[in-house]
Amino acid sequence: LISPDDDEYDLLLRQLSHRLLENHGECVYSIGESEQDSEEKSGLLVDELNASRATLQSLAEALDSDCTLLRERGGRRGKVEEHLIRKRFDENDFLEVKVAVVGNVDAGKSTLLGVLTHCELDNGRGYSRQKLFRHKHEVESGRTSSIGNEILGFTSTGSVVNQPKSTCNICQRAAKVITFVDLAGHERYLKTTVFGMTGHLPDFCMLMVGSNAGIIGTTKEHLGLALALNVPVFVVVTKIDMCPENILQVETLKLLVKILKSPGCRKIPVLVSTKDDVIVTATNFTSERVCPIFQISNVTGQNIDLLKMFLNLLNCRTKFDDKVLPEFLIDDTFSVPGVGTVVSGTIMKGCINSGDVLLLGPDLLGKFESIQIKSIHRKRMPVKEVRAGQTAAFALKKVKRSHIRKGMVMVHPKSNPSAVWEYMGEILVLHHPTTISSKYQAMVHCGSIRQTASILHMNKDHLRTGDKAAVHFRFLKNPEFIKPGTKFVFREGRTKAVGTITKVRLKYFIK
Ligand SMILES: Nc1nc2c(ncn2[C@@H]2O[C@H](COP(=O)(O)OP(=O)(O)OP(=O)(O)O)[C@@H](O)[C@H]2O)c(=O)[nH]1
Repeated sequence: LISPDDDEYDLLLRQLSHRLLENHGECVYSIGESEQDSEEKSGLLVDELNASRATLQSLAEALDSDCTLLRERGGRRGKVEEHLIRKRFDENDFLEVKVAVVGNVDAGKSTLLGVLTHCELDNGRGYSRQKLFRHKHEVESGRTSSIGNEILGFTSTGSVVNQPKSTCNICQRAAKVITFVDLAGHERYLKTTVFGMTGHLPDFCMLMVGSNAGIIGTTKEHLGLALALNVPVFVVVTKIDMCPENILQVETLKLLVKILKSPGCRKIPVLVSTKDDVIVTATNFTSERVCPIFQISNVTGQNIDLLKMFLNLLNCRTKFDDKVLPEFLIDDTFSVPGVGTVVSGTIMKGCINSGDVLLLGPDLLGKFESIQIKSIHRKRMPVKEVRAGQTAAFALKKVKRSHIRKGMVMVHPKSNPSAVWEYMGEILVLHHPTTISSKYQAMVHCGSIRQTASILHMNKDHLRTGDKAAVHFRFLKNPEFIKPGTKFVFREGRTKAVGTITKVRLKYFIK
């Protein structure tokens, strides 16, 4: 980067462009870092560093991106700098990262979301939480839901877009939007939590723990669910303003670290207390077993800036392909006065344009019907086109809401979709009071599909807590659109198993 000639500059430009494309529009560049085996050479002298930074800024500018210094540190020879390069998205576009928020009742979930998205501290008596409840009813297309969605926007240089007393135009002004899927903490709502974790396809899971209450109630269950579904977890310990130091350190943190390191979790807990910790954990979060732990107060605001910085650096985990035939997973349906039937969900593949004709299904008989997209909303804003990895709401022409179920898909007519009654899955029983055997029935959650299925056969006679098995399932009510490799949860009462679909039963296909 110090003084590239024209060819080298072109190569660097292509390299940066490729990295931006690969990472949904942002990446972190480290300048002055040398290979591990030549540690003595790491770091650049002042002139070299200035020249490298200028080249990087010019490359970023050429790709309509901003280059923001994250941190500098000393190497043996000179300085090393890390920069965030992020595309300047136009008004209608932004990077999207979904974070599921879980934790026991009273851990401070709604309060933290209020503090993060409304930029005002809490009073310890539910002030911030109230703001959220008010906004939950203002959501897109008159939507009310037991799963709340709050958004936090960052500009291309990483500053927070949200402002106190104003929630308008966040997406228009943001280059990156974090959507928090606020899942209920009470055991009674485990159904909702499971749906949120499977159906809303979160990139990350934020597990909240009240420092004075510690690891209680549903905390372990929520952690187990995130681990089983392979969603990377970070922990936020709240209420540190009101917790005696010995309880925080000796009881809550020690136990938390012990659980995270246990053979069942196999995580590497990292207590985040500096900006350096934030950068190291955020940039290694998707690929490694690292589990960052934040200790915050919603009342004094302590360490909220570290958490915001971390959120700014999180990158969408899934690689979505937008060059193939489209596929959209429906996770909710609405009837909007004056608009008609609206479906919301995630675009898993390809691009969808307003006016497109797609196949909607499977219906109760496993059939797909042709429908046309009337209009598209992305985070409450009308858009013409949506791409893989984005969430969207579509208004559909001439379809009754009652004909649509959560878990249905919309796909391109050329993709020739099929629905199946039966599938094979590898399962792990997380908890069961007695034993599971053939003919056992329970609710399957797979993406946004939620349907009772029965066990036809399995490769063991009985299953107990902790057992693994290959199991043949059959849906009871209607066939579903599912694919091998997809994770699912199998639950009934306090029984819970998680698994992966290994095979869909082709001979039972219905076209
Ligand atoms: N002192 C102090 N109080 C807090 C903090 N965070 C939250 N609270 C208070 O704790 C109470 C519970 O917080 P909530 O945000 O409702 O908890 P929750 O996890 O969303 O609970 P559910 O939605 O019922 O699962 C509220 O009265 C908050 O004002 C904090 O960091 N410090």
